[in-house]
Amino acid sequence: MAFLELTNVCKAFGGPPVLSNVNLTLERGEFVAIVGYSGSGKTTLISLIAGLTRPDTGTVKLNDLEITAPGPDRGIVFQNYSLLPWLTVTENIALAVDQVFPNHAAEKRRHIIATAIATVNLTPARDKFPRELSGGMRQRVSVARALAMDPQILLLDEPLSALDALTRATLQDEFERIWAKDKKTVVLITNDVDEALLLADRIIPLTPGPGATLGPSFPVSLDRPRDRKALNHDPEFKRLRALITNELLGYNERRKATVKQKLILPDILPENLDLPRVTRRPLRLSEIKEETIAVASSQ
Ligand SMILES: Nc1ncnc2c1ncn2[C@@H]1O[C@H](COP(=O)(O)OP(=O)(O)OP(=O)(O)O)[C@@H](O)[C@H]1O
Repeated sequence: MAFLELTNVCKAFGGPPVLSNVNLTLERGEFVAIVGYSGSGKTTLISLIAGLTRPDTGTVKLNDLEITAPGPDRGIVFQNYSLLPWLTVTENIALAVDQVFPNHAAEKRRHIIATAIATVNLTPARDKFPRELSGGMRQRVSVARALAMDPQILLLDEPLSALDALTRATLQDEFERIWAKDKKTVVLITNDVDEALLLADRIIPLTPGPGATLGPSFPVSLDRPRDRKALNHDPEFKRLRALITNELLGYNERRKATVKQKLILPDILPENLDLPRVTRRPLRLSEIKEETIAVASSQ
């Protein structure tokens, strides 16, 4: 039995389907990255796993139980931090911990919060407000909040895409370290193939929408911990990067090739460019009505 299982999942929002027949199985402890173009349906997919939205058809199961609503067994980190600005780092995390572990003694809850903050190297900033933190630090708070709930699975929805390249690289290394320590099951959504190769055990491309679905899995057997500098010269890294990038580019080519509708533009040629242009005074409303009636009655 798979730990996380999506079976024939389809989802639309009143228009053409965003996702069609998505099938995915994940083992416990696996780190899977889903890569895809912007707007292909990646957030929709993670929202279905988070229980924030329900599939139209098909099922999403965690530990063989159907996911019907959000729950503390799934920790989510979004791109936009989603911290409460009037609470400090500690208070933001405490809010989640108090909700998930209401029966824990206060001392135990304080320990959970302090450990989560230390895990993301934010102890010196624990009493700061979000506005006093950099983007990277805010995202660390979101990660600490998700980790503090001790979820069974971490859902990371493009958590680093709003950050500059250097901060992004630092946080990627932190994700790798945190994952190596806890071996949590992780689904990472990203549009960065290099990031996926640095972090994941398996990479799955999402085809472009409408009707996006998951492509073939690419297992990543690169040794851990992965050193980004060394990886750039690793033949297996280069092979996988080329393979996955080509798969994604191929989707785009096929999508272009399937646009069949050809627009026929009106073929209008002027009869005489030397004639003076006749411009007409704009009609008044009463005149428009009169013209409309005259045209209708003449037909
Ligand atoms: N609640 C909603 N109501 C209507 N349409 C939606 C809703 N959520 C998503 N969509 C549509 O579904 C499609 C996929 O959106 P989604 O946010 O899942 O893509 P994405 O791959 O995460 O994009 P990005 O990488 O730009 O964040 C888009 O066309 C979007 O407009």
